[in-house]
Amino acid sequence: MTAVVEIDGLLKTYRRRGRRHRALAGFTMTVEQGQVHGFLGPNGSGKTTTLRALLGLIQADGGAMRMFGRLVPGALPDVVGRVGAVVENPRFFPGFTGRDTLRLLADAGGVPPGRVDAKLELVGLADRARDRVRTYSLGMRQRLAVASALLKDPELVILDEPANGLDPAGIREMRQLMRDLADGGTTVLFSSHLLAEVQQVCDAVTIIAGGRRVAAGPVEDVLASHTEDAVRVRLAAGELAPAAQVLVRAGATVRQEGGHLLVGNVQRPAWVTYVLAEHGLFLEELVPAKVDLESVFLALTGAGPDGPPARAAGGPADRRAGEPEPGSGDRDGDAADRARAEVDA
Ligand SMILES: Nc1ncnc2c1ncn2[C@@H]1O[C@H](COP(=O)(O)OP(=O)(O)OP(=O)(O)O)[C@@H](O)[C@H]1O
Repeated sequence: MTAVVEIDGLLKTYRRRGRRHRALAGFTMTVEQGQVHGFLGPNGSGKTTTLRALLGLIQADGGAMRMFGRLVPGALPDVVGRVGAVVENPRFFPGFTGRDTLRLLADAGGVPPGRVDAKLELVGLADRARDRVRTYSLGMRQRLAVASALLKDPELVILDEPANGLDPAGIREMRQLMRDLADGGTTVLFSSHLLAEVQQVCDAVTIIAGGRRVAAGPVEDVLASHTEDAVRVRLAAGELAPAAQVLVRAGATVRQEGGHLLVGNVQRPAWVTYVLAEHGLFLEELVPAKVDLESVFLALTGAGPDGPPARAAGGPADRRAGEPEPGSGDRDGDAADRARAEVDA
């Protein structure tokens, strides 16, 4: 396979009101040709910073980036014609129609005008093409931006949160569009926090947290490497919240799903029984959980897509004396250590 995007050890520190904030701490990512590649991470983890650096919109402090094998940003003028991107918030003339907007961009980019209607059709805007952009919803502007990125039939499409502002039907269409592009040979790299969508559409993912890569690979591999880790636990309704607290304090990751808990970072299911029983909580059912990307994401980043970190401070110091390490008696390190160790931070 040929790598279309290679990022190695990317560093970026912002200065905010006289203070330094490290956004990327040696981030690494490889996107293979023809993939739909999902770039996942909680808010503020460094996704947009990475994409902006890749496209030369900001300057990184260190590391190396290549597109189509060429070092960027130096070689950007040579490769930019092969890349379509929507990274900044799309801004259009509100008084222009969607079609006029694309015609103008096509003209400026030396693209045959005949392509405009095909792209509008592709993103599902054909029947609004004659309406002014000021009448478009956020989702429609998003689609217009994607259409503009596709005008030059790029080999690589980079989209920052393309599902933003789209309704569920729009998200499905965007997913199908990305799939169709990849099936036609275009490489698609997109960032998202809509994990279920990512899982359905991606060939491969890179997960970022705190400016570092915490997992990467084909979706099945990333899921498989965590499959043994999670169990689904059912308790009496009134005991779910205390049980979640106890398990989080002991180093597990916990998410409540209806009447049960999805407990991650568990190598031995017996550990869950032990920890709960120690606190006078007795489970009614414990089954291995079918792990989805969302639980992997939660375990690796400590954050749900829409919520605060689910893991408590949770290090060994927070554990009661005599309590085993999460998952087994012979594990070293807490959940965060484990997440770090098993990948490549
Ligand atoms: N121009 C800037 N000046 C200062 N800090 C910034 C700037 N841009 C981003 N940051 C900070 O850098 C970190 C990474 O931000 P970035 O936008 O790359 O994250 P993200 O993963 O894209 O987040 P989101 O999913 O919320 O868009 C955050 O802590 C953010 O506050």
